[in-house]
Amino acid sequence: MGVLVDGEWKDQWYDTKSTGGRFVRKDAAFRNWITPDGSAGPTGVSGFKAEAGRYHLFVSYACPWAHRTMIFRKLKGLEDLISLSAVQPLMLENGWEFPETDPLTGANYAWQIYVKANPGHSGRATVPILWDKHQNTIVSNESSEIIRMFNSAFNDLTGNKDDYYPEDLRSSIDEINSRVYDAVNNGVYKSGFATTQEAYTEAVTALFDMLDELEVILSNHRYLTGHRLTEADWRLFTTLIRFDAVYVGHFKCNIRRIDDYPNLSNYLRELYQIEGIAETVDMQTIKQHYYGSHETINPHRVVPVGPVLDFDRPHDRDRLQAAA
Ligand SMILES: N[C@@H](CCC(=O)N[C@@H](CS)C(=O)NCC(=O)O)C(=O)O
Repeated sequence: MGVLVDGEWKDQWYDTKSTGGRFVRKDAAFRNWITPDGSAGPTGVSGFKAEAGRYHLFVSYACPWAHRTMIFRKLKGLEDLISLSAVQPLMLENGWEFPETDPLTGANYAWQIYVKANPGHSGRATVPILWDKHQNTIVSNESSEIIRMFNSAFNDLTGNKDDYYPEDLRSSIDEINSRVYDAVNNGVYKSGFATTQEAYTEAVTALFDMLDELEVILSNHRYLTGHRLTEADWRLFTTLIRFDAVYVGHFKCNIRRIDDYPNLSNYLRELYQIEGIAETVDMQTIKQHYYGSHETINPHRVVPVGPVLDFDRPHDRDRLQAAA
């Protein structure tokens, strides 16, 4: 794993020394938006009009952030409009690596795409990356914004008007998102990458306090914000699906398993069983990536065989009201 410094790749692990053993995630650097007419979005510059065949998504099947964007590409019927390719499961000294030279950018490693977009770039070379084939640049490398674009920017081209960020629920979605991001999505990383007991305990405690709270919410709400399935649910889903297989063991998030929570585990299965979603989940790659890439946590890179998980088992969520 490494980082770009003024366009040069340096192989280095996260620095937690200056933050008391705490893992602190850096903000994404490319923050432009695809819009129906190419006008500027909430951040970044204009010039990224929604067009079929123009954009490409680079993902890792292991990555929960990239996973969100794959889910939205699927749910919004964008598979024929936005092409996709995946990196190899392991992220080692060269960072994310392509199985063969990427035909669009000529890159063998994800960091080379960042340098192509900005020759002097400094920062981590993360996935997802949303690439513009016309301007040969990165539109965005921030998953929370990519899913918002996918939710609406291409509606006129696809005719798919499904809305996972409906106007009337925006404030509750934003509120739950920020708490779930901090304690759960990023919380598992803060727990796993902590290098002091104090930092770990703080993160794992906040994580399970939040999961306990979500369990209560889901006891009488079908979805996080009520009876409509929204972006907030999909953002939680990509962490939950990895939890028992990876975060419990590898990241020491082991106070309870998701399987021990009746509501969270049934909710997880309901989401998994929605059409098209199972195809976005590659558990073998997920396990191989985490256990195989983080040498400081698992030096021998041995991947555990279990646990046995069956997300196709029936769920009981029909007992709660869902929007038509
Ligand atoms: N804020 C970004 C975070 C993406 C991210 O951290 N992706 C991880 C993979 S799960 C990555 O590529 N890490 C490489 C690194 O940190 O060097 C987003 O949500 O899109």
